[in-house]
Amino acid sequence: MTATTDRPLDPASASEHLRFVRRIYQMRTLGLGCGFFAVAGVLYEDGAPWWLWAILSVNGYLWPPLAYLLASRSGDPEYAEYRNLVIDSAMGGVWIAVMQFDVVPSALLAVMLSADKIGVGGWRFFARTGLTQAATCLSVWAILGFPFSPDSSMPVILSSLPFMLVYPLAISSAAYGLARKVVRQNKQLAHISRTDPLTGLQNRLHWDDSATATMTHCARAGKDAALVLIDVDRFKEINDYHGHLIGDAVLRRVADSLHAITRMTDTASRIGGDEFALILMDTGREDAAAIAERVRKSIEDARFEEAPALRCTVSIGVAPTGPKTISAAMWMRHADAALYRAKQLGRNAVAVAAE
Ligand SMILES: Nc1nc2c(ncn2[C@@H]2O[C@H](COP(=O)(O)OP(=O)(O)OP(=O)(O)O)[C@@H](O)[C@H]2O)c(=O)[nH]1
Repeated sequence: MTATTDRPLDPASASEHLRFVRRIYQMRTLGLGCGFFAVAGVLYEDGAPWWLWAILSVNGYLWPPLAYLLASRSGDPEYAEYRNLVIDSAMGGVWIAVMQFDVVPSALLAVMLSADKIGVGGWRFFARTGLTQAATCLSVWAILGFPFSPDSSMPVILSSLPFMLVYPLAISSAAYGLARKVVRQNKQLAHISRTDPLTGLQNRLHWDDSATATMTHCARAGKDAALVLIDVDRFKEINDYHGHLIGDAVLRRVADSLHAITRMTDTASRIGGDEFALILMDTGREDAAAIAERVRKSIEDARFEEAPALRCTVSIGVAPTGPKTISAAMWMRHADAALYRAKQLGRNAVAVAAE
C-alpha cells in the first residue's frame, strides 16, 4: 500500500490508479450486492428493525458508487481506495456481530473479505484489514451484549448461495485477467529490451545471443552462414555537417535496406552507433559477398528528401563460417578485419575475410 502524497500524480500513474479504482468498484458492486442477501437472510429470520435494513441497503447498494466517487475524485485515488477497502472490512465485522456469528454467512463474509484484501494488498494489508474487522466485530458484539447464535438455517444457507458462488468466480476471473496482463507486458518488455528504438532492428544485446546461437547451429548441422559487418563511412562528418536528425535518417535508411535485402531467416542488428551486422543463414562466401554488394549499392544510391545533396556510403566486411572459425568472438574478429580492409581500400567497398 502506498502512502498519500501532496504531489500531483503524473498522467500515466493517475490513469493506472483510476483503472485500479474502477476494478475495485466492479468487484465491490458484485461482492456487496451478493453479500446483501447473505446478511438479509439472517436479518429476516431475526425480525431485524427497519434501521438495520436501511444500513444494510446503504452498505450493499449505495456504498459501492459512493466509494467509487470518493476514490476517483481524490488527489490520490489509490490511497483513497485502500481506505475504502478498510471500511469494507470494518463493515464486514459489524455484520458478523449483528448476525450473532451465524456460521455460514459469517464465515463467507470473513473469507471473501480476506481473499480480496490479499489479492489487492498482500498479507500485510490483509493483517491490517483483518484487525479492523475484528475490532469492529468485537465492539458491536459488546454493544449488543455478546449474543451468540452460530447455527445456520436452510433459508439462510440458500440466501448465502449467490455470494458463495458468484464472488469467488469473480475474484478468480480478475486474477486471471491480471495474470494475462503480466504475461503480455513481459512479452512487450522482452521485445523492447532487444530492439533498437531508432531503427527497429535487434540491438547489440540480442545480437550477441544470435551470433553464438548461429555458430552453434552451423557447427552441429554442418551448415554455412556468413557474418556481414556494415559501417557508415564518415558518419561523424554527416552528423557534423547535416545535423543529428539527418544522421538518424541515414541510420534508418541503412536499416530499411537491410530489411529489404535480407530474407526472413537472416538476422539484421544495429550493434553500435553507425555499425550494423547481418547474419546470413545457409549462405556461402560468394553469395554473401553478392548480398553485401547489393547493400553497398543500395546505400550509395540512396537519396534524402531533407538533404538532397547528401550522398552516403558504407564499408562492409564479410566473414563466412569455416573450419577455423570456432567461436562467435572469432567470427566477429574475422568480419572486423575484413571491414577494416574495406575502409583501407578507400571506403564504399566490400571485403571478404581470408579463408
Ligand atoms: N545521428 C546519430 N549519430 C550517432 C548515433 N550513434 C552514434 N552516432 C555518431 O556516430 C559517429 C560515429 O563516428 P565514427 O565512429 O568516428 O566513425 P565515422 O565518422 O563513420 O568514420 P569511419 O567509420 O572511419 O568512416 C559519432 O560521431 C557518433 O556521435 C545515433 O544514434 N544517431
